[in-house]
This record gives sequence, structure tokens and C-alpha cells, in this order.
Amino acid sequence: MKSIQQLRESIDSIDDSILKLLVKRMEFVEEIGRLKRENNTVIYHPDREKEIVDRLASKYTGKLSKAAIEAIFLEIFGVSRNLELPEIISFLGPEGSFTHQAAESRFGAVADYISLPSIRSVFDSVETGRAKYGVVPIENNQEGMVKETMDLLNERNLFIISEIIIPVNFCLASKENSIHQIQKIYSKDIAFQQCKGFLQDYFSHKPEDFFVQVDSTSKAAKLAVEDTKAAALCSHIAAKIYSLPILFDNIQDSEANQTRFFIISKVENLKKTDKDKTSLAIKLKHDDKPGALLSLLKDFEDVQINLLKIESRPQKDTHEFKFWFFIDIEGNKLDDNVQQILNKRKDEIIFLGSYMNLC
Ligand SMILES: C=C(O[C@@H]1C=C(C(=O)O)C=C[C@H]1O)C(=O)O
Repeated sequence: MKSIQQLRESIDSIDDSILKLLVKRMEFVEEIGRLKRENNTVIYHPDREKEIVDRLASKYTGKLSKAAIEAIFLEIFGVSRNLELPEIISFLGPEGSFTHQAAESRFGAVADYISLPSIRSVFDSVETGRAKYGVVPIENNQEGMVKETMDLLNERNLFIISEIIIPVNFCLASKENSIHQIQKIYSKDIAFQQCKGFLQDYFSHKPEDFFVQVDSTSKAAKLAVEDTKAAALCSHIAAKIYSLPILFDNIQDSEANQTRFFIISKVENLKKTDKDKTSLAIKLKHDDKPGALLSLLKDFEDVQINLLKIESRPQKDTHEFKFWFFIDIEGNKLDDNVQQILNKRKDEIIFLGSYMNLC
């Protein structure tokens, strides 16, 4: 049997080969970057990245799961894009928020990030060019849509270029070794609500001031580091950022709890894949007549477009109590049937983006 020393030598030699190949890969990436800049086209191609991961995962992968391959290659893609053109990514902060976790899951750990205090400021940063891409939450499958993001998509001239879906996993993190030593738990209201079962099982006898509400779960992690005998209910990334050991993981009530995020950009990134989705904001012209919505839905049916979501939002620019609709459909702006609808209802529809459907 080989000794650890011998095994490490084998690893070192493989690492040398990996590095050599990565350097070679980056030469091609740089070349692609040059061509993209010449043609003034976008750097980030999520469809191509997905294609690479899918292709590799379909080969012999030994002990490597698809998730492991994806994690490794997302970091490589992040470094590649940074080489093609360093890009700044803004996200709804604070650092350690689930939006930060979503951004890192797509852009990797080496990208340049800016954490911003509101969804509006993320839109502003992309509009002014301070950031190339912004990451904002759009929907949680337990709580519903994020209204501010819907409204800003309708009001601003930015496009959705991709979606990210991540499970909302909470952990209990603390410097204490045992839950018996914990005298308070910091967290955000929503996290307390989503971990009710766990809190009931372990802390039902505690007084009300045992649970301390703060603005964000990452602030909770920060406070739990500074305070003795305290814990935080927070995201993995928040525990990681503040080096707070995790005592219990995945303590949320629902395993199915998922949040959907959008990556927004000034430039639309149109590329067809085999599973696309298009988001639209629709303000019906004749909504004072019976059947206005029915006629819209009929138009979708006529061109065989499947509706994935329809949500109404108040129109804020009128005294009347009117609505516009946020609609997700199957298909891409480049598809003929989607084009037909966009042409037929061009005065009523704002195109928000076509992107790969990950739901
Ligand atoms: C190199 C490219 O640019 C980016 C980096 C990629 C990569 O590292 O393979 C893939 C897609 C793009 O997001 C490309 O478009 O092919």
C-alpha cells in the first residue's frame, strides 16, 4: 500500500497537469474575450456554462457527483469571465444574505461583488453601470413573489438574463459547544417563522426575550460572534463569513423551501436553449371591457404558448384601482410564436427577458 507521502506525490503531479491544462484553457478564454469585446457582445453565457456542466456530467465521472462537477466548474467559469473582462456584480445584501449565496453560486468566489442595502439600489447600480449584473430575489415558494422586484422590473429598462434557484437552508450557529449554554438566539423574523418546529423542539420553555429579532440573518451571525452564550439562526454563507461553527444544520420546517433569484443586466442576453422561459409585464389596454384578460390568454393559446405564472400588481401611476400582470411563459423571444404575441400586443407588453428555465 502507498504511504500518505507517496499518495501526496501522485496528487502533486496530477495538480501540475490540471494547472497546465487550466492555463491552456485560459488562453482560449482570453481569445474568446477579445472576440467578444471586438463584437461588443456579452461576456456571460449561462447557457454555454450549463451545456459544459451537463456534457461533463454525462461522461464517466467516478466519485464526482454532478453537483461537485458544477461547483468546481462554476469557479473556473468565474475566473474565466474575470479574465475576459472583470465584471462587478451587485446583490441585495448584507454580506451573508441568501442573495449573496445565490450570487456566489453562479459567479463564483473570485468575482468582484458589491453588497447593497435595497433591491432598488441593486437596480440603480446596474442602470448606472456601476455593476454589470445585479442579483435580486423574485420569489420564495412558501411566501410568494417579491413585490419590489416585480415593480422595478416593470418600471426600469433592465433585462432578466438568468434565474438562480437555491434551497433556503437555515442553521443554528454558535461559538458554544452545546445548546444548553445558549442564552439567546439572534435572527430575522422570517427565519424564526421558518424554523418553528426546531425552536419548539429545543427551546419551547424559553422566555420571549431569548429570541432577539434583528434586520438580517447575517447581522444575527455577526452578533452571535461578538456575544457570549449566543447563537444565530442564519444561512450557511453567513456562518462561513463570520467563522461561526454550525451546531445544527438544515433546521427549517420545510425541505421544499426554495428561493428564486434573477440576474439583471442592461443588455438582453438572447440565446435559445431547449428549455426557455420569458417574463413579461402586461398592461391591458381594454381592461374596462369584459373578457380583456380572457382575450389575452386566448392569444397565448392560439399560438400554443404555455403560461407558467400570472400575478397581478397595482398600477402605481394612476388614481384608479388598476392592475398590470407579471407573466412567465414557456419559450424564448427568438421563437416565432413569442414574436407573434409581442408584435400583436406591442403597446401592452414590456419584454422583461428570456432565459433558461430552471424551475
Ligand atoms: C469562454 C466563454 O465565456 C464565459 C466563460 C465560459 C467558460 O469558462 O467556459 C463559458 C461561458 C461564458 O460565460 C464563452 O462564452 O465561451
